[in-house]
Amino acid sequence: MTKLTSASHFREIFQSMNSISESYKNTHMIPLDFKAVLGLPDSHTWTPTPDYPPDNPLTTNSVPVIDLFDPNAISLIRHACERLGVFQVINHGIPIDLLNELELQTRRLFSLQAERKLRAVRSPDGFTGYGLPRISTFFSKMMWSEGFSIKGSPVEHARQLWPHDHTNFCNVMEACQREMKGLSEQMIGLVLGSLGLTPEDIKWVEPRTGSRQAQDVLQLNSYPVCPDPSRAMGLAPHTDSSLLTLLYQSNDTGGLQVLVETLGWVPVNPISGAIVVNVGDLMHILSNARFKSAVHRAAVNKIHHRVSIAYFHGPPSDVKVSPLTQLTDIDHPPLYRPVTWKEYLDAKATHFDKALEVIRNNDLRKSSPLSPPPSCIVGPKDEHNLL
Ligand SMILES: O=C(O)CCC(=O)C(=O)O
Ligand SMILES: [Fe+2]
Repeated sequence: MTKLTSASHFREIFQSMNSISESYKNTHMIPLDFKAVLGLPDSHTWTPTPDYPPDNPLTTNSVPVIDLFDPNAISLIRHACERLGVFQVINHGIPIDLLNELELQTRRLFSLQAERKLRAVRSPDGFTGYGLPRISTFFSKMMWSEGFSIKGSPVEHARQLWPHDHTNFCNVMEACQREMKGLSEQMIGLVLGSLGLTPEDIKWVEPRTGSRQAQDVLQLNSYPVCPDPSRAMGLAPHTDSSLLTLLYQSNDTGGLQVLVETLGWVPVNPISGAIVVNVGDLMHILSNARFKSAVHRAAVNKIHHRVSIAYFHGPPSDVKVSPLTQLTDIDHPPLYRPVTWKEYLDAKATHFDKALEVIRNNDLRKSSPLSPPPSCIVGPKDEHNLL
């Protein structure tokens, strides 16, 4: 756990937690009791897409695996961010034993009986705990998955799940938060460093010291075995709103897919010990659209219960993210208006996949949060949000 050194430090962290938590008010709906259903209910049946399953051999190895010890790592990272917005890293320094423990504790949580999981359910206006994927309210069909969100200490919800036995879970999650934070900071340095930026150039968005802390969310995802995977959706297509997302997925079970313009849906195959790095919308803004924020989704399968652990990394609550001045000039004007993470999440809660357009600097369209929402929104648009 972060050592809190003073009351004001604590207040500041608490305030920043509230500020993004407000954007994550969630649905009252609860996940299905997956163990209790035999077939795919109509509520969870999606129209199959022609590109399912994506088994085109040409696309199988499209997402690069980058060894951080490779002397060319920086240029490989830049290329991957420009072309795809996603890559995997190995030799990243997070111990494999910890990743194994993380997967074990995640499986332990999701294999609890439904009634037990519901003890830690996310409250209607809450942000942490057990519940549906955050993007659920944007779609008329339900996804074949469940999640558990952690911001700061997991102890309160863990105690509800395991009144006498939550210490292991909390220790593993907290160790993972520390390691993922370190790796996120390193990756942000490498990703922006690949465009020639120095730590000095980016210290306003990534302060390493002082009381202004980066904001982070740990999201445990579970995709139970599915009776009819081709008509189910694990996690619907979306981009992450973070600067960067780190994702650890089960070794034995693929499911993550990324949309690539020329190729369609491309699998991000699990590799033992590797971590997936996703460029988020805020990084796309910072880079003045040089880097893509990857549209991705998760498929389910008939045989294995898949889990994944996503770590969303964002700037401190008061930081306005805008295209870095080093990347803009008369020929490359800033494409986006400055936004805090909270402001961006609010735009995303209303406009979902059109949120970037809403904050785009565009003389032709005076952007306003009152612009009409996208057609896919089916729920009350002001109550929900997502990462
Ligand atoms: O489970 C996965 O592979 C994807 C998870 C994801 O995209 C998310 O949590 O935002
Ligand atoms: Fe995601």
